[in-house]
Amino acid sequence: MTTPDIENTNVTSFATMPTPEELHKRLPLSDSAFATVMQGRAALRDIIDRKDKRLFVVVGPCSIHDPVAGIDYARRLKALQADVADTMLLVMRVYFEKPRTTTGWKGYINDPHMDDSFRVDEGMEKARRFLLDVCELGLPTATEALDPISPQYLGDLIAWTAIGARTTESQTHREMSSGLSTPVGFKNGTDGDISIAINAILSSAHPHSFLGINGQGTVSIVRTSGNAYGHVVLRGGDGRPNYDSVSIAIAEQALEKAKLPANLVVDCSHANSYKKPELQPLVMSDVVQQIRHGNKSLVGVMIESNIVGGNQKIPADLSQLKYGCSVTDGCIDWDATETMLRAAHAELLQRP
Ligand SMILES: O=C[C@H](O)[C@H](O)COP(=O)(O)O
Ligand SMILES: C=C(OP(=O)(O)O)C(=O)O
Repeated sequence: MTTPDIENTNVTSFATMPTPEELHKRLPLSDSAFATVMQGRAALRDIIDRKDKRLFVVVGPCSIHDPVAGIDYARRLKALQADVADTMLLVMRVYFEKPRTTTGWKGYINDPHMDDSFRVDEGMEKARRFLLDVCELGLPTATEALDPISPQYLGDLIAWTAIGARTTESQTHREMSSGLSTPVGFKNGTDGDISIAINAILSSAHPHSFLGINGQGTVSIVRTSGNAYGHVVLRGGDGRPNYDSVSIAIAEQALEKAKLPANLVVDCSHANSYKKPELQPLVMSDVVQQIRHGNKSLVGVMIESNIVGGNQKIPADLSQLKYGCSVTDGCIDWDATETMLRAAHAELLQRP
């Protein structure tokens, strides 16, 4: 007997996706991309373990919407990488999944054509292509893991993962993080609460069993061993920054109380710069000064940066899109990014 109107009453259709294995076959991990990912992850672990004194810098667009401009950005970052490599590990921010406060464009995977056609199948393939291209340039990548299935498609191309302010408290995201192959940065909540990030680190360090898919796309019980490289990302909240030395000391105390290592990353954007992208260099400079004055817990920073500064609304006529400019949060432009990173490098050469 069929039972119409009892389930999926608000679902309009199901469209089949290629499996992760099929996508991996179409776009296999090359030897050079493999080397970039493995070296990037190892360097990040070494920084977190204090075997490497450098600061890791997750820097790049708020979101990728145009792969041509994205690769143009990646080439610039790659060229800068060699000059600052003594003091900083540059990891490109390659964000494809945007958590929205209410509604809005949810990113390149969800709607790659930016026209509400929602070709997630094409978006996933384009995202994998883009990540491969960046890794083949020799730049490790960082992304926000929002959809718990996406890592099966893309996880082999990622060196660092963020769990966003809106999902750090979510059990699904903590479970997923317990199985991720990268270090994971948990943002404090949008209200500034860091306890949810600390609880996320504790939770994700443990083994979990949960529902997911395997490489063949079969619904599976995923059993994980736990992720030892969870850490807090301070992004400010409730309209207030939390990168100042007092906020850092409070975060360190909270980690100590939870018997967790003191590892902190400062997101220079979002509430830490009052969502004014041009203030990010001030935040970065403050963080670098704290390190120069002996701070030992700051291991990384995040910067939202693009070729052109600011942001733009997605126009109805996509040919009107401004090249290299964010369609989500505002960013600093390339010149400001380069100046800021070179200044931080010069300062960090003097660290104790
Ligand atoms: O960094 C990204 C945004 O701050 C986040 O996705 C929320 O965006 P929204 O408030 O514009 O939806
Ligand atoms: C969504 C983001 O940040 P947050 O989760 O801190 O709002 C982001 O970095 O793109």
